[in-house]
Amino acid sequence: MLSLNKLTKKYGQKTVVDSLNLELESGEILGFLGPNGAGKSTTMKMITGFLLPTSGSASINGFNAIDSPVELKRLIGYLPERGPLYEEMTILEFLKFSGGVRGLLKTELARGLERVLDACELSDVRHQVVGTLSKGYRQRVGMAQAIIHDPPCLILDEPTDGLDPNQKREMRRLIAGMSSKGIIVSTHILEEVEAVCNRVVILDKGRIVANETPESLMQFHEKYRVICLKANPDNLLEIKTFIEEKQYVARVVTDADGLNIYPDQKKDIEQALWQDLRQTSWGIHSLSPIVIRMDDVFESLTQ
Ligand SMILES: Nc1ncnc2c1ncn2[C@@H]1O[C@H](COP(=O)(O)OP(=O)(O)OP(=O)(O)O)[C@@H](O)[C@H]1O
Repeated sequence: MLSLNKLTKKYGQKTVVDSLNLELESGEILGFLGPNGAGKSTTMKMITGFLLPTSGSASINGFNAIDSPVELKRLIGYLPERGPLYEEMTILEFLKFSGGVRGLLKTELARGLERVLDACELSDVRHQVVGTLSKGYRQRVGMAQAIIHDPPCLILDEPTDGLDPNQKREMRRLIAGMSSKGIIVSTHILEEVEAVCNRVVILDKGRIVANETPESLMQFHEKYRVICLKANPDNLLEIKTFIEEKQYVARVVTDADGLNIYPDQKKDIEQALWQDLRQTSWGIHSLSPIVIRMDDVFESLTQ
């Protein structure tokens, strides 16, 4: 559906988005991660036609911002990082305006309004002036304008930024509920990616450094599938020698917790280890894979 082809943005000599290639299909919720200044917002602005690329292209179902801006606007919903909302309008007026800009006719607009007021829980405050809204409600209005025309593709730039924990949860539920669309959501919150995304792209200095499912992202970590073994300290040396001889083991490192057993070629060796250790009498206390957190992987890829 969405296709980025060598998408590039330069400011003077500085390349801030560097030849990105990326495909997004319906049903995918793609978490777009990266440190500050990695180029996430710039990429999103180019996808949505708010910024022109220096070279390369971004298109949805073959339509791009230069040749087919009207078609593109119909296919895409965009929640910008600091969305311009018309402060003096009521929510209803603003959403009517947003629907009109997207070319919705009267009946489509009426249907769209009811749908988004309901989905974004804005029905009760529809007559409130935008300028008087709290941050959480402003973000809901931003989301409502992005989906008023029920587009197949959504680009959401830090949708939960500045929201309190309850509002964050609500926003994530809303995003997860639109999972039939193709969605790109940028965030700095890694739990958010684990909660709603089925793919993760990590951008660093304008380049993609990972494009994976959240689970397979873990394999980038040095301790992926490393097993921690705890046993009577008096036996650790003997156990270490025994394990080091196994073909499926790359190396064994002693630390304060016990032994860290690194598998050969990052394979899953837990079962094989249990099998071999069951025949011994060293009194193993526990054998468990080391838990890897996504923020550790993120740090190792973007340092
Ligand atoms: N108009 C501009 N002129 C010059 N440089 C710019 C301009 N807009 C953005 N940049 C630079 O482009 C780089 C990428 O910025 P961008 O806002 O896309 O990053 P980001 O990944 O969204 O960051 P953040 O997570 O902080 O929002 C940054 O170094 C930024 O300073």
